[in-house]
Amino acid sequence: MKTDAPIRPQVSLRPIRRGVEALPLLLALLLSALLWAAVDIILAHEKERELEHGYRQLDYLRRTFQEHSHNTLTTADQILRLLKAEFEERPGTREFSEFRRALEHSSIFVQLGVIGADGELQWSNVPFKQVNLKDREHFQVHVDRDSGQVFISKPVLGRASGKWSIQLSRRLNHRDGSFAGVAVASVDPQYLARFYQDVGLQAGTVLGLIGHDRVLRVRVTDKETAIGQTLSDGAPLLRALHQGSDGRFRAPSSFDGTMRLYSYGQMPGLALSVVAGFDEAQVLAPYQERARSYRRITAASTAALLLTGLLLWWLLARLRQARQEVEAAHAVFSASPDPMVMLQRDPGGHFHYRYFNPAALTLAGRRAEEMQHHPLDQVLTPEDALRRQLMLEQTVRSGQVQEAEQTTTYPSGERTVRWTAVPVHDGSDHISHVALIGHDLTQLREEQRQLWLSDAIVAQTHEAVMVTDASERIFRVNPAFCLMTGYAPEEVEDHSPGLLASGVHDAEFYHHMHQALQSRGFWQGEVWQRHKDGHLFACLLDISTLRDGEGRLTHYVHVFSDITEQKHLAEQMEHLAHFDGLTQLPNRNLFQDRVCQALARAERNGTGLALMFMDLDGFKAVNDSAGHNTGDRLLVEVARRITSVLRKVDSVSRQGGDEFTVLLENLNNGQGIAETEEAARRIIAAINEPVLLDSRSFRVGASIGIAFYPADGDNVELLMARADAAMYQAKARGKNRHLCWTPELAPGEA
Ligand SMILES: Nc1nc2c(ncn2[C@@H]2O[C@H](COP(=O)(O)OP(=O)(O)OP(=O)(O)O)[C@@H](O)[C@H]2O)c(=O)[nH]1
Repeated sequence: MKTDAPIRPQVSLRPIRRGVEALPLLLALLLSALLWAAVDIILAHEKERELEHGYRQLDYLRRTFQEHSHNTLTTADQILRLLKAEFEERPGTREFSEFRRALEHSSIFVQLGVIGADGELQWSNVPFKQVNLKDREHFQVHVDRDSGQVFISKPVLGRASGKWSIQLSRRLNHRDGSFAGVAVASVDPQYLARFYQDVGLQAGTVLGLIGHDRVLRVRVTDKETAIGQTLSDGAPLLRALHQGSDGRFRAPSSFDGTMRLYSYGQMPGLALSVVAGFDEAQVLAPYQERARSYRRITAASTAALLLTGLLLWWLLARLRQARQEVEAAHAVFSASPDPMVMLQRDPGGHFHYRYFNPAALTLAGRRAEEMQHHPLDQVLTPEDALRRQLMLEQTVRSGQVQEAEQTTTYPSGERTVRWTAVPVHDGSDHISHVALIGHDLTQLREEQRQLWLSDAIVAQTHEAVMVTDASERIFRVNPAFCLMTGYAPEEVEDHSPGLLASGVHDAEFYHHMHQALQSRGFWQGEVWQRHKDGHLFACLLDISTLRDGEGRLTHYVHVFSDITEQKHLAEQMEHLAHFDGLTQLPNRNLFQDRVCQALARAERNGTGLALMFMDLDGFKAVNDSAGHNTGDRLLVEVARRITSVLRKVDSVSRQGGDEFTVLLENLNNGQGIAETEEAARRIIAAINEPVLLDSRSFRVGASIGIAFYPADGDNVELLMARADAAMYQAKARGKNRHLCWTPELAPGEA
């Protein structure tokens, strides 16, 4: 069945391109990388902000410390200036009691004193022992010249006070400007630090006051206060001071190795700089905390993204695999020679064609648009649609696979199809579709019908049928075979046909039979077979070979009929045609054949032969007196007697009625006549003997005419005619005698 439009698959699938499934993962990786980059940028910015914030606080602290230190030191210097003024305005004064009183409760000053030009401590606000300070730097710097500047010394351990102090000193002059000594104020460096220690510095914070001589006047941390430490040449602070009077830098501490942020600045008017430092780790601690949070969140987001990517990858891979499986199933669906249909069930319980393969369209003889979404009764006849509906309903009701063979009328004709209905669930218990898979049995059923017919014919036929396989083992026989051979099917199955061999035919016979089968594919002939009970019977046997589609010989089919009866009948007919039914002697025809053959032989061999024509004398009287049957019996006896007195090689025949003929062969030319006449006499004598029939004696005679070859003729007609003529002459001459033909008898031939 051809459809008008080309048949297209009812489901079309767009293939998923290879590698697409990796895209979500790649996207997730890219997003993760971008996220991390963004977080890094944000964190870097936050770090900058945090550092800037730290530096600002540091600047503030440094300026505060600087201000405090500067105030302290300038206060001390002012006291020194006052003392210097007092000393120089009132030379010789050795008591500065107002200074002593003023400084009585000062926590800044360790000591205020005046050192004479000889270096001896002349006055101090605190009790002191006589001590010479000539060697001290804060004394020495003023001896040679008056700089007019206050000198701030490195921290020294006071010889008088026994305390660490920084010496601020100014030169004292006589009125003439010559060196008169040095006013010195010892400031407690702890004073500079104490306030910050009392307030409490943040861990890791450092404050320092450093002279241009690289010596730290004081260094305060949250834990301790150090005095008099000297910075090494390569110290970062020195490098920074070298570059500018104030600024910021970041470096590991020369003392404890801690990485710090530093702010430094020059103390105005003093050869001192102030530095403040924060432990970078402390400054960045909030940032680090936030950074950890950000990174934790980013890591979690990355993990979520990657997991999502992996999940999508897995899902897409599964989808591709499922797609491939669907495509494979679809290829099978499309290429299947069996019709496949998916019917959708509507809420009303009616079924509509949803999907179908080309084979289904071919079967229905419809175009796709004539089936798609159409109900059953628009595609099938009402009766067929109803039967199909019932089958589908049964499938839905039972939830089980149903099978049914249905003969349906399609536009192309009736088709017998075995349908398998499979319920299809919609993901729940509800059966939304039913798949129908068909197998067209029309041809099979027709073949089965033909086979059944063939079987019936074979079973009914009167001819025996025997089928053997290629190895000539019997596997099928019909009832006629059993009847003909006496064997039951199970007695011959798996046996060789040789069990029917009669032994009549030699190996050559069977060899020719096989040759004919191999070359022509069939053989026909008469065969003698052996019945199960042992008797032989003749068959007309037809053997045909069967071959499969590839030409391989698969079977031999033997069909044979029992022709024993026919053979006997033919033999009888043959006999009747050539022999006399009463006496069983050859009849006229056979005798004439034999004479012809004998003439040919005689001619070849140069021998002679004699032909006798004999008619009984007085036979009619037997018939008349004793009846025809008795006459028959007498004729039989006469025939026996004639035969008995002749040689085996001589031929005797009955021509009909009471006429007989005799053929004598191989006669010597010299003695042929005598031999023949002697034979004629023996015949007559034998016939003359009385015949006892039913207790009655009968006597008949015989008149015999003889013709010789080659003397009297060279053909059967002539010889017969002349022998007959001689026989008539013998009758005429008194009967019961023989007479040879002579030319004188010729006029009688006419
Ligand atoms: N019983 C019997 N008689 C036959 C048969 N055929 C012919 N006859 C009879 O044989 C007889 C032959 O006749 P004839 O030859 O004239 O009788 P015949 O008595 O021998 O006479 P002649 O030949 O003159 O001696 C006839 O009576 C035929 O009816 C036969 O098959 N059986």
